[in-house]
Amino acid sequence: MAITIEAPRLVKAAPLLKAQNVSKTYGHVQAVKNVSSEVFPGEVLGIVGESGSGKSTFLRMLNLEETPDSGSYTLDLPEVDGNLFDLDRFARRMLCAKRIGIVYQNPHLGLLMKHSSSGNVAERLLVAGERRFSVLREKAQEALEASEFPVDRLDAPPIELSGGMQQRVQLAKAIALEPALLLLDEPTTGLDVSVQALVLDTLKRLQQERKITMVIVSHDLGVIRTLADRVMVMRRGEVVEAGLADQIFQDPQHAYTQQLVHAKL
Ligand SMILES: Nc1ncnc2c1ncn2[C@@H]1O[C@H](COP(=O)(O)OP(=O)(O)OP(=O)(O)O)[C@@H](O)[C@H]1O
Repeated sequence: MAITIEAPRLVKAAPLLKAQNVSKTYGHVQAVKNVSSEVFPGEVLGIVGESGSGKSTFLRMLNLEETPDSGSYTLDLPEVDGNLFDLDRFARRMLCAKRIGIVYQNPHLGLLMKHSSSGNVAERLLVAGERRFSVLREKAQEALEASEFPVDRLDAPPIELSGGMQQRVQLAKAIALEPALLLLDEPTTGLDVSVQALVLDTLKRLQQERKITMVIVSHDLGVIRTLADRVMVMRRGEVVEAGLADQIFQDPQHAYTQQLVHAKL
């Protein structure tokens, strides 16, 4: 009897995120110059570089808060097609509310500081169209618990919380709708070192459990090393080096990356 063995198929997932030749200028400052990047589903891209290198500007464009001068950005999602930079304000807002979560370094940008913590998370669900009170409460609590926020502080407003707790509320808000893409802009910068480590642990656990696709921006190589699968190094608005995290940390090619890595060691 003849046995047929099928040749294994090479399966390569399509990138979830594709940014091509994205540029942004503010006055005379070219903040981002021709930056291209791809992020595959379940992968963490870390963007590193010194202050002013354009990391946050690029991330804000991925969050559709900022429109570039040129370039394209696509997400491989059933409900969207084409260059997302071409979407109108309403479509951008709905896409971000439903599919993209963000955690800012500054909690004032992401939270209503005087509303309850659970209310902050519920507000995101409301914007995305959920109206049932019991579902709002349940989902908000679930997201806060997953972010290791203490259940006895659900009603406390962020203004009364520590920096670490505020970041956990932002994280809960960002993951409440199980986003396709989670963007993190210096999520632990400014926190005490011990708190920073705890918040990073939570992020790592959530990423491993939920396989969330993430883009994290940090000037801190330790943070990037903890979380990222792939790394993009930016300097003066440009990508100077990109590759697998292990490769970038163990064998950096560009002089600027070498300087960053050696300064950290
Ligand atoms: N809204 C803005 N208006 C004018 N200039 C801006 C604006 N946002 C950023 N820039 C400028 O663009 C450049 C890149 O800034 P960006 O914040 O993206 O860098 P970064 O690498 O994230 O640094 P940092 O960590 O300090 O924020 C800087 O020169 C900055 O001053």
